[in-house]
Amino acid sequence: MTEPILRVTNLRATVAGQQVVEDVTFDVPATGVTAVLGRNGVGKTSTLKALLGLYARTGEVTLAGERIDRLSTDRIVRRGVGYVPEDREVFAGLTVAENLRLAERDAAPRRELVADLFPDLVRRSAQRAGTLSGGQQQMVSLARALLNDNRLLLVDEPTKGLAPKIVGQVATALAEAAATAPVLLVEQNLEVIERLATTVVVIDAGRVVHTGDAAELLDDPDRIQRLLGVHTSENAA
Ligand SMILES: Nc1ncnc2c1ncn2[C@@H]1O[C@H](COP(=O)(O)OP(=O)(O)OP(=O)(O)O)[C@@H](O)[C@H]1O
Repeated sequence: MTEPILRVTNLRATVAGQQVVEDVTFDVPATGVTAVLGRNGVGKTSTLKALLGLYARTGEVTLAGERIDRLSTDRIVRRGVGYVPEDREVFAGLTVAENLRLAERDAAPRRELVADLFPDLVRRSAQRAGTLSGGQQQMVSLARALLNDNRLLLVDEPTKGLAPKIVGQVATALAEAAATAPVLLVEQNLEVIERLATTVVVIDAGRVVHTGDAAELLDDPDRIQRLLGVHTSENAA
């Protein structure tokens, strides 16, 4: 088995004086999508931010075998960790083209790849990002990360608040993103997880309470109910 791209061991992080990541240990395989699941407020977003060094943290984190837990955020990003934050966070007053240009980190940004993946954004390059739909803004956010050659992509709740049809489009874009780099995806939508994820990590109260094969978890409604508090029949709509 190949070495995991990311290895997280006993990660703890404090946010506003509160311990929100208590003890998080998991691996992200070198290919595919690893989904982070859990009820609201259990520390999924904080885990991603702690990995990026945006929150004070302790524990051991290795990226392709090298320690990154003592590095500053800019160094972690320059080692090839892309981040697509929750709530999209586009520059609303700037055009699509300007949003993309500002995200170019590498000497040779992958403009052609991004143009191929997101033809709609090419058509809308002169449109102000704040006037795009939620789904289109999510595409801008993903496109910004994909312009650079990532060793790992961290993507936080990309389908949150989107209409079902748009969720499908975002999932397609994510599948294409996952073909370029392994993805660590925080996601609540079980259909998206079923479509994309190979591995799952379930967090509860700042701790990992389950890791394993995504299909295996999705085949076990009782366990989903116990871990996530959701009935799969309700999610199958
Ligand atoms: N800046 C902050 N100040 C105070 N508390 C915070 C801050 N950021 C997060 N928290 C708290 O830390 C806990 C974990 O939040 P986090 O956003 O990581 O959870 P989450 O699992 O991503 O939740 P959700 O699924 O609702 O986005 C929550 O109780 C939250 O209220």
